[in-house]
Amino acid sequence: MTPEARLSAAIELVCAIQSAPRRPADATANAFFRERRFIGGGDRRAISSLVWDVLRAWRRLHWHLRAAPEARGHDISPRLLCAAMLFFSGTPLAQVQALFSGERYAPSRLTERERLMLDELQGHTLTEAKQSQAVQLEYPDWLTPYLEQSFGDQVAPEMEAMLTQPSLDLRVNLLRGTRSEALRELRREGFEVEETELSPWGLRMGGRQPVTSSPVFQEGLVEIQDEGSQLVAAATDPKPGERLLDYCAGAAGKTLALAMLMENRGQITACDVSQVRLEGAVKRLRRADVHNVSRHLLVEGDKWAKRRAGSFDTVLVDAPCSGTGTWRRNPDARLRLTEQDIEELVPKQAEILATAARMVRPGGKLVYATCSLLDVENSLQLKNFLKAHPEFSLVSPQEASKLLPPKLQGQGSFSLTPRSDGTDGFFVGVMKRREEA
Ligand SMILES: C[S@@+](CC[C@H](N)C(=O)[O-])C[C@H]1O[C@@H](n2cnc3c(N)ncnc32)[C@H](O)[C@@H]1O
Repeated sequence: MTPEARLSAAIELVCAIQSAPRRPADATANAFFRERRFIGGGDRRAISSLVWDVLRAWRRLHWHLRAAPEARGHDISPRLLCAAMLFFSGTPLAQVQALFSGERYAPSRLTERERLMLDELQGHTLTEAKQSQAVQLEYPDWLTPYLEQSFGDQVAPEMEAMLTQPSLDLRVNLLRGTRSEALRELRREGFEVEETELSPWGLRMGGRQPVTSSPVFQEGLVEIQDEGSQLVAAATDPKPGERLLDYCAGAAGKTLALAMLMENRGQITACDVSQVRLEGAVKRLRRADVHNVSRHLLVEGDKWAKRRAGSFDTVLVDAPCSGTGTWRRNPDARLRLTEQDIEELVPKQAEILATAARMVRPGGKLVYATCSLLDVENSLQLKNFLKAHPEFSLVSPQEASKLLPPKLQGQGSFSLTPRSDGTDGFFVGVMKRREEA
C-alpha cells in the first residue's frame, strides 16, 4: 500500500472506532481488518500503529486542534486527528498535507478550513506546558481525585508510565514444557525474548511481534499474558488436587495459569456471566492441554452459588473493574470510562465478592483481584469486605505465596503498576477464612 492508502485506511479505522464508542477499539480493528483481507501484515501494522498513536494522544490532539479559530462549531474529524498525529510524530507538515492528494486510494483533498487548522500546528509539540496535567497525561478530569487517593503526589509519574508502550508478555505453560525450552524455541524462530524479572514463568518480548503464528504458541507452550496477571495466579497459589473456583473467569486467562499450578490435578470451576467469554475459553484450554476445568454460566436467579456454600478450597474473584491498570494496552478505554461506571462498579464488586466468599470452605482461601489503579476498587473494597466479614482475614506473611518475587513476598495484599513493576496495573488481596471452632 502507498503511504496515502495507509493513511486513508487509518482514517477509516478511527471513524469506525468513533462510531462504536462502547466497543473496545481492538474488537473494532479486528473486524475492520477481517473485512479487508487484502491488507497485508506490514500495512496492517503501520495502519494500527498510527491509529493507536491517535488513541494514545487523543486529549492532546484535541487540545491543539480545538485551539484553531477555524475549529469553532465543527467536530474534530478523524482526518485531522490522523494528520496532526503524523505531524507530531515527525513528518513535515507540507508532506502530511500532500498525502491528502485526492488521487486513487488517497484521502480526499484538504478543505481550506482543514489546511488552516493544520497550519496552526506549525512550531508546536504534542505535549505542551500550557496543557493541564490531565490533558498532558491523557486521563479524564473527573478521575483526578480518584488517582490522588491512590497515588498522592505521585499521580504524574504513574500516569506518565501509563502512556508508554507495553511489552508483550508470555507465560510458559509448564504442562507443555519448560521455560528454557520455550526461550530456546522462540529465539530459534527469530523472536527477541527475555525472561521476566517477577514472574517465574514469564517471557517478555519487545514491541509487537507476531508470536501467535509461531508453533511455540500454537502448540500451547506459551500463552499471551501480562506479567501482572501471572502474578495474580502466583499469589493465588493453588495446590494440585484442590477444588478451585475461578468466579469471574472470562476467557480463562488466569484459569489456564491456575490449572498449570495445580498440575492439571483437582478440579477448577470457571464461572462467568458472559457466555461469549466462557466459549472463548474452550479453544485455549485445549491448546494448553488443560483438562481439569469445567465451565458454568451464571444466570439471573441462579441457585448454583447457594448450593455450593463452603465447598471450595480456593476462590478467585478477578472482578469486573475500571480496567485503568490496562490503559497502556487499551488507550481507548480512557475515552470510554465514566464516573458513573465507577459508581456502578464499586457496589457490584462488593456484591460479587460477598457471593463468592460464601463458597470458600472454613480454612480456605479467597483472592480478590482487579486490573484497576483506584483505591475505591482495591484496598478500600477489601477493607470494607473484611469489616463486614470478620470470618475472613488477610493471610499472614507465613501463609502468603512463596511463588511471588522477593519484593512481594509475605504481603496479604499488593498493587502493581507500570511505573514500579513494569507490568499492567493490578491489585491483589489474599484472605483466609477462619477454621470452624
Ligand atoms: C477482569 S474480567 C476477568 C478476566 C479473566 N479472569 C482473565 O484472567 O482473563 C472480569 C469478568 O467478570 C465477569 N463478570 C461480570 N459480572 C459478573 C458477575 N456478577 N459474576 C461473575 N462474573 C462477572 C465479566 O464478564 C468478565 O469476564
